[in-house]
Amino acid sequence: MGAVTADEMRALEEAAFQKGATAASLMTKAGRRLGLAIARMFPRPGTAVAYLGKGHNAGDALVALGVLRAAGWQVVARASRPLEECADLTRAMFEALGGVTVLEASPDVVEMPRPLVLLDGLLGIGANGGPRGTLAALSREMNGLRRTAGARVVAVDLPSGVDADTGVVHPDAVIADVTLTIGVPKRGLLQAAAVHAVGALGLVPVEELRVPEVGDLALISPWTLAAGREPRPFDFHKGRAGRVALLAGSVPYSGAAVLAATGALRGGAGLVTLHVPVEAHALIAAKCPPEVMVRPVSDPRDLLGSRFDSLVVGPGLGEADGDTLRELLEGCSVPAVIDADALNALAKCGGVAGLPSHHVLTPHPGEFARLAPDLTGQPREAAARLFADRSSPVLLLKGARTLVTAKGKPLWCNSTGTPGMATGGQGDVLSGVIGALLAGGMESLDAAALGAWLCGRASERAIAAGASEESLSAGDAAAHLGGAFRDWREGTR
Ligand SMILES: NC(=O)C1=CN([C@@H]2O[C@H](COP(=O)(O)OP(=O)(O)OC[C@H]3O[C@@H](n4cnc5c(N)ncnc54)[C@H](OP(=O)(O)O)[C@@H]3O)[C@@H](O)[C@H]2O)[C@@H](O)CC1
Ligand SMILES: [K+]
Repeated sequence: MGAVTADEMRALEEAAFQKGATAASLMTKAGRRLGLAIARMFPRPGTAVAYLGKGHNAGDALVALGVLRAAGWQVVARASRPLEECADLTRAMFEALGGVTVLEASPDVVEMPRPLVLLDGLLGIGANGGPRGTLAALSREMNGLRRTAGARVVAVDLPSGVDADTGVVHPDAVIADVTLTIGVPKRGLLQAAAVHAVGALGLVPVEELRVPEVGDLALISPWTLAAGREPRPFDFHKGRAGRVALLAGSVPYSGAAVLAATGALRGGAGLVTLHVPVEAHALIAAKCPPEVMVRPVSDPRDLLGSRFDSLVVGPGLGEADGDTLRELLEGCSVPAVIDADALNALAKCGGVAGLPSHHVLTPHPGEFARLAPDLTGQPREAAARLFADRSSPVLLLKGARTLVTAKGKPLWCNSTGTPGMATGGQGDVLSGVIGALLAGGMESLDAAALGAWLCGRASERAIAAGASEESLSAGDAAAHLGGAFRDWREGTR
């Protein structure tokens, strides 16, 4: 599934009408699923305030409000104008809901049950520029409650004031924690300029909308990427789950190796062997989970004589010799994840462009700048595409909206994650998870995309389970990978 402009979205809607769908049936389905997604996101019911514009975006928010009320939430509305002036269908949804109070002033949040969730139903794809007049005032009110009263903002379809096509964020745009987009991702939501306003992204499926095949831009979500959905056959065994070999760790960076090995274990590997420098062996072996086999290695090239189904090279490796690593990676007939210090070492001696195409590079922005100094200053998306066009391996460029791409492939944008992931060790876990998916036989691009989604989702789950954005650690996130796999299979995020 690709991403669409607002005009393309309206054409899809029109085509659905031609086939017998009605605006009311689409709105009811979208709004119900929106409400269910919000209820899943917040484990205990609190208060939901729907902020209403005059178009159908507000209608979606009202249907969702009904679902939340049935799930035990206290619900109220805040309207930009008298309901009689709204679109007919939106007014009908309000009347069908019955008995919802429309607040005349900013909600008095002190006595409201928490969590406090604000639904942004001010503007959807019918928006023409940023919010004006009363809508601008309501947008500022939502942003204020988010900043100062712990409210969480869920944008319906798109945050009001974010351009659906370009991602330009207008002054007075709503800043969302989560955007739940209806039917098909809008192109603007995937632009780097919009990431801070869009937040985490979810897709609300609407089967009546005949969605386009993947184009040049796509969202990583259970509805858009087929990989990894099938359950394991009952006669599965650890040989099929696959062997992951890691070359990681050093005396100063022992924890990175342990986290990467943990990621491989929790990512589904059948066997995990961690190869570490001789002098770091005792230290790392003492910290590793008992399921991980820790082996000393004096020359990385020795690994070429071992049997494994995927390789992870780099986390915590410290200063490494790029030429030796290149020999290992060029000679490696199975896919490898190349991360952290391995990327830095390779950047110093010839780069990574010619490495085999089944390998996966996982740089953060600093490592990417060392791999491709000539692309510094380019927008992230353009830099990722240019880099992929001239390199063989798959690229996973980390960031608040992690990007995954390869030569001739679409730019896949991740939909999960939280600002809590801005902490050391998350990348190490990710490299191990991707290694495990590769060892299980997944295609390299799919493994990179799914790995990014799973790690983002595991962090979201750790926060929902009680961590905060400040307290979240990479180890907490790894402990929630199980729930993340379930969400992927069930399509419940
Ligand atoms: N597509 C689909 O398949 C489905 C779509 N669905 C939903 O419908 C949504 C689109 O609904 P929509 O077309 O009614 O537009 P929406 O954005 O709610 O309101 C626009 C109104 O706001 C006004 N206005 C515009 N700009 C403004 C501004 N800057 N500042 C202030 N006011 C402004 C403008 O009025 P005007 O100013 O022109 O008088 C206009 O009338 C879509 O996002 C999704 O949520 C689902 O229900 C089911 C499937
Ligand atoms: K909205």
